[in-house]
Amino acid sequence: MSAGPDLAAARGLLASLPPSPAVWCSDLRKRYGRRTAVDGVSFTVGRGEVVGLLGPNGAGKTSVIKMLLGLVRPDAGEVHLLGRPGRDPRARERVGYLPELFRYQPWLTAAEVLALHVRLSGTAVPGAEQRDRLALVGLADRAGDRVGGFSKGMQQRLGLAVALVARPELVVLDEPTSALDPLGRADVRDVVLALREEGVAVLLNSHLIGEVERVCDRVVVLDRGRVAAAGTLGELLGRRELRLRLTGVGADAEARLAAAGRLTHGGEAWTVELPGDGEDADVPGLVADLVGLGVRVHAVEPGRITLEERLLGILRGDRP
Ligand SMILES: Nc1ncnc2c1ncn2[C@@H]1O[C@H](COP(=O)(O)OP(=O)(O)OP(=O)(O)O)[C@@H](O)[C@H]1O
Repeated sequence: MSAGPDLAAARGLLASLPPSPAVWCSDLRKRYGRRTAVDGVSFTVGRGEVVGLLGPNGAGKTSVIKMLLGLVRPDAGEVHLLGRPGRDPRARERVGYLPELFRYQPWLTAAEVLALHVRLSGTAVPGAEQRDRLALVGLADRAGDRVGGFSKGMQQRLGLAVALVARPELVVLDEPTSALDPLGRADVRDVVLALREEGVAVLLNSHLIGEVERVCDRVVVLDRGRVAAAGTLGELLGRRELRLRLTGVGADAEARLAAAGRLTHGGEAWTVELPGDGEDADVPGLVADLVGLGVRVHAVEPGRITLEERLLGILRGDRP
């Protein structure tokens, strides 16, 4: 049979398509007895994207994560991980997971725990690479110590190394910093940013909103089992703005302010909505021009609503 050229053409076509998302889930539903935990949740995590899952206690975040990973059977809905149906065990081969409640074999050393998970994953990861993962989470000098003697924070760091050790393409972190001190939290932030650099997708469930705001490209907000909001930080938080306190503003100065962005003011308080994401705004140039036009500049403050303020608004049902 001469199926060769057709097959090659089909493979070529497939290879030219964009890669399937790291996570794709549609209309996930889960009830526990009479309680609805998850009520029609759909979202995606793109390859190399860092997505934060936010929401109040009991919103359904951990239930969603467990359904994605096949640890809880959904009542309805579909999951695809890295282009394979979630039911397919091969879908999970390239997924790293740090559970919310973690405990590792207390009689093993940190290095042995990693080696065990490498064997379970079926991926060949050389010893040096495993040690690198321990170093990445700050446990290089504890590799030979038994986990039973580790503090909670050290166990959570080990859990992060376990999630990362088998060269995952998707990492799911359920409250990865709950036991960590501020320095540890900063370390996890760096790890997540490094993963994104490597093109690894990350789904991050955290109550630490500042942490989510710093590392996530996109956010999915769950409330009472449903997606209450989803979008990039820019979409959810709106534009950056510049808040100024000015006196002596004449027509020329007002025109100069309006040229910098959409302008509103009340008394001495002026607000300029910066175009785009506001990163390129020439604030010193604006201030110098205003001073040149005889304006007295009492205060200049960059501003944007924080994710925390926005999240509270979403959960209270405010319109954006
Ligand atoms: N195994 C279970 N049996 C019964 N009810 C459950 C079970 N797991 C979760 N639930 C219920 O499902 C709802 C969602 O819980 P879930 O743990 O998914 O929320 P969460 O958003 O992760 O909360 P938290 O931020 O407090 O960790 C809650 O009402 C919870 O009581």
